Amino acid sequence: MSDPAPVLEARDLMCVRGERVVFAGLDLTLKAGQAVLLLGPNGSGKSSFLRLLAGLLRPAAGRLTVDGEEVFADRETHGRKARYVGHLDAVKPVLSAAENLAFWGQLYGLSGAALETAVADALAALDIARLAATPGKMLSAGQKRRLNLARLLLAPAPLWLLDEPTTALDKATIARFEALLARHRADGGMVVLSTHAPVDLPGAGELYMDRFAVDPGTTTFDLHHL
Ligand SMILES: Nc1ncnc2c1ncn2[C@@H]1O[C@H](COP(=O)(O)OP(=O)(O)OP(=O)(O)O)[C@@H](O)[C@H]1O
Repeated sequence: MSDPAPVLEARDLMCVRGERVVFAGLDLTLKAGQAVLLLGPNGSGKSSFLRLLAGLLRPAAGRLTVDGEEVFADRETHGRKARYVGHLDAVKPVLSAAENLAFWGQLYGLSGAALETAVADALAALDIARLAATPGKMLSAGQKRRLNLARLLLAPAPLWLLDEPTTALDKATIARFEALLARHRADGGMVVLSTHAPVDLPGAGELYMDRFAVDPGTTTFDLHHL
């Protein structure tokens, strides 16, 4: 069988936040079924890189493509390929757990019976079916996290972008989530995951973000004048 083509490609990527260069010269290639762990100390740019990959931040320089298409050029198309779960839980407090998921499912293009089934299946997969009618404001930290991760399962998308996804999860749920990651990859999906805690992602690459750090004193102005 021939080697699968790269799906996600980052070339010589630079990220600027405020006036500061967070990282530069970052290269990454990911193919179907592959995963990469983003590692590095606080502030090294893991969340920033995930936001670039999600199309929420524009690269200051370099090229970032999925299936050969620039991530930032057509964010609607990119939105169908990527699911981003940030480290802050996006749970609407007055909506129930099921209504929260239905809200996201509609954004992913689901409706009617397909939406209902997808919501029920996603709640069950994260073992929170019994919380379907509970308002978001009454969920614990770990329950909110489970609800956010359930979003990944509503409608298939090849690229999962996960910012510290296991924070607040109990041991059994971490194991359940690791099994979902394995299934996603077995189906040809890709995972980019930032973490400070061990996560079982067999064969995953490791990207140490601090290797691409630029001296904190360096501004974009300085770089333009090198
Ligand atoms: N909204 C923002 N505006 C300006 N600078 C920001 C913003 N968010 C983050 N930064 C800066 O970008 C740099 C990288 O932050 P980022 O959150 O990507 O790091 P991280 O590796 O995810 O950190 P942590 O391990 O603490 O989650 C930091 O220096 C931070 O101060």
